[in-house]
Amino acid sequence: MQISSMPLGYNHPAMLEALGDPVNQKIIANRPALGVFPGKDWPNRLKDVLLKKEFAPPGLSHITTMMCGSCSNENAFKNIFIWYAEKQRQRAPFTKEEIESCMINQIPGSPRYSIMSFKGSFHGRTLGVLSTTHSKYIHKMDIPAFDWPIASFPEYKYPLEENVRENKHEDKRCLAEVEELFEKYKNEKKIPVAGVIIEPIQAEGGDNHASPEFFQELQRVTRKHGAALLIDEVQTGGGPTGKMWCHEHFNLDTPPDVMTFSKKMQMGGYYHLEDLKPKLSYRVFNTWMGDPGKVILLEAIIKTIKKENLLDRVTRVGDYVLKHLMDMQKEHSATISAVRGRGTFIAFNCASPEMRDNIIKKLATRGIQTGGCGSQAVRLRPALTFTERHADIFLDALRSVLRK
Ligand SMILES: Cc1ncc(COP(=O)(O)O)c(CNc2csc(C(=O)O)c2)c1O
Repeated sequence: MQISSMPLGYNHPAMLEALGDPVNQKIIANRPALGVFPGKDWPNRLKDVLLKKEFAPPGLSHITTMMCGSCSNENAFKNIFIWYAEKQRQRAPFTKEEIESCMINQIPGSPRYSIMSFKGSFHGRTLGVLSTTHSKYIHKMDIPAFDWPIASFPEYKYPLEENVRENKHEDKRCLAEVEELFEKYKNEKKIPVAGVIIEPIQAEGGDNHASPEFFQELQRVTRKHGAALLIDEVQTGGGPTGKMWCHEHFNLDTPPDVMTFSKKMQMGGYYHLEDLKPKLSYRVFNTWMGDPGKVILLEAIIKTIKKENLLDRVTRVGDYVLKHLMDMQKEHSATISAVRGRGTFIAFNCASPEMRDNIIKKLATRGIQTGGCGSQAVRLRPALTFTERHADIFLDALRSVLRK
């Protein structure tokens, strides 16, 4: 639903009621330049809504608000580069050479640092993050890119329970590649890796999952090499996997250094450790730096998630859909395979890209909106309010399409 950005469906009463409040109307009508004129209430709004303990990603107590997913990742990269440079500088002041060289995009002021990403990832289409996006060539063609390291994301065999050994081996293969790239970019290429960006489930790239163990070990390797771990929850965040944040399923040793969000949150931004906050102001800045009007909508969303127990519903309805899709997979094994998902963040593969496109088209003629991702996956991105009744409508339509 709207590329996974509609948490409560259309015209939810809680959202419309919030917009009807005259106090909120004035907030929406008078959008501030938050970086310089935040208004006295803004810190409390952040504390009461975005940093609320039961909602914020565990262990991340700082936040920088933005506008969309791309600009959140772009600016999170800047936090990471500034953090990394400050570590090298060991609190020394900027040198004259750094100041003069950065003005003409040269080292040492413009350092040759890099961000490691993964094949199949999607982190946005703006210039910096586009060097960490690797899902479709058409996103990248004709645009200059940084020579930054790109590791393999695990490619699992399904069903998972019948391929435990192979998939564990795949985790190890990919983690070994990450280690090699850290060394190569530091010692050979002289473009040290300052950060690693990864989606908890690669969405645009094909709903590619990796094990909690993979993410736990990735965090250890990243820390060992003195880099920051950025988990991109733009598409997985806000509840569709049954937890507010997908990485909560991974029981990481410690919180990620940075976690970006957007879509269902109605605004962009990133939570981060205090260490990742630049020491000087104005280093990560733009006119708006977020939008108090969107926090009004988000507040209504959070209240509704709590009041209607929507995370439990997502888990319950997601399990219901997965069970029925697994049954369908047995009956139509020549057509669909690799049924997978967390909560209602669900996907399955089709035998070919053409078949996938055909199934999406036929579902659409039955009033069912699904999406394609990767080369031959169909993905579901329903609102958090999705119930078994809605699921039955989808499942009946898919059964009739598969029987044709
Ligand atoms: C994991 C992840 N990270 C960052 C982004 C970029 O967010 P926006 O800039 O589009 O708000 C996205 C955006 N998702 C997206 C779906 S279709 C699409 C496109 O540009 O075609 C973009 C994302 O899924």
